Amino acid sequence: MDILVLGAGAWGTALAISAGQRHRVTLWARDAAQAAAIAGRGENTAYLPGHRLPAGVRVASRADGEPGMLAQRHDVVIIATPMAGLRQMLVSVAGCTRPVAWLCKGFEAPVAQPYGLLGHEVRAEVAPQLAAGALSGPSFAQEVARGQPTALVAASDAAAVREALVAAFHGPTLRVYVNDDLAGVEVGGAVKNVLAIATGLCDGLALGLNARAALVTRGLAEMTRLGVALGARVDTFMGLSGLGDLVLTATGDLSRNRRVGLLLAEGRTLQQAVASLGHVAEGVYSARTVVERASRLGVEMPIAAGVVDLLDGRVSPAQAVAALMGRDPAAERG
Ligand SMILES: NC(=O)C1=CN([C@@H]2O[C@H](COP(=O)(O)OP(=O)(O)OC[C@H]3O[C@@H](n4cnc5c(N)ncnc54)[C@H](O)[C@@H]3O)[C@@H](O)[C@H]2O)C=CC1
Ligand SMILES: O=C(CO)COP(=O)(O)O
Repeated sequence: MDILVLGAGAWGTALAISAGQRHRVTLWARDAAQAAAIAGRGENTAYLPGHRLPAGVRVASRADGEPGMLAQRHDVVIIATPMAGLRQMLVSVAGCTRPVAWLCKGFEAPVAQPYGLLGHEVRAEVAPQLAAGALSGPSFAQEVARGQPTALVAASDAAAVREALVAAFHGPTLRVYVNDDLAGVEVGGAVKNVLAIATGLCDGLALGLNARAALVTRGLAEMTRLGVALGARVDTFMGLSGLGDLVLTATGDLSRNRRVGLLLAEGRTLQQAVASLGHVAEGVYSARTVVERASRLGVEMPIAAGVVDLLDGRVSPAQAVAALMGRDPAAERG
């Protein structure tokens, strides 16, 4: 199988390494110098150091062709940019007849509306005819690159896309489940990043394991409420892209979003925290849209709202915690 991975950050590179053991993979970097460095060293030292590319992976850049032209020469196309690059990439491959899937987890920054869109909503605007979906689930790039056991979910309303993603990535150490609830899978991936900032903050302030468990559980309820209001199925949130990815990101120190919360708790500014990562932390850019869309739908999301107040500098870490704990007693509901 011929797989095109558009974007050579940590996650695109890790999946290229995994699939490259069995398939021919083209790993495309937008920057020709970055592509040359990866090809020269046989390793993506900027984004995923310490992991060699297998012989099945070929590195490419604009010099080898634009994404739209290359897409048509491959069996499946993976968009591995952050949310900020998704719209442009979808426009580039809009004419492609191959299955396309994105890896990014979040809401796009607002473009035409006062709030941002999920990946499938961006696709509906710019490439409605594309057979497309998302590959999501609990998966730190470094562990996938090392071949440690991981389970993903291939989500699309098109069976051909789900099947292509299984054929491309399912293997001895990577299980790929399928789900036709694309909206649910995307909401899980977007909201867990915001919640991981909250648990990073909680752990950075040494509030204890009880507090973290409460944040994860009540955060899952928030995620589910927003997802259902956006047309998703409840059971999706109990799966890999919901509970699974929430547990991983909220508790795993490899998470960049969790790291933002830890750094804010140490007293760093948001700018300092983001700059020190060297990678994207999508929760920082999606949090406001999560709260904006929830509010338009009449969905209560107090934890996400607390994260936004913190990111916007309206409250200190201690005040964000106090606001959550100071809420009126309530019935436990989903
Ligand atoms: N790293 C991980 O373990 C996982 C990441 N993800 C998601 O995958 C997406 C990408 O994450 P990473 O690869 O980790 O990010 P990263 O920060 O390691 O790399 C981002 C890559 O995208 C490129 N890029 C940035 N903006 C772009 C644009 N506008 N157009 C084209 N290319 C652009 C950068 O040059 C870089 O190569 C994010 O949405 C993230 O939430 C999902 C699962 C796991
Ligand atoms: O999505 C991820 C794991 O599934 C990666 O999370 P971070 O972006 O917080 O590192």
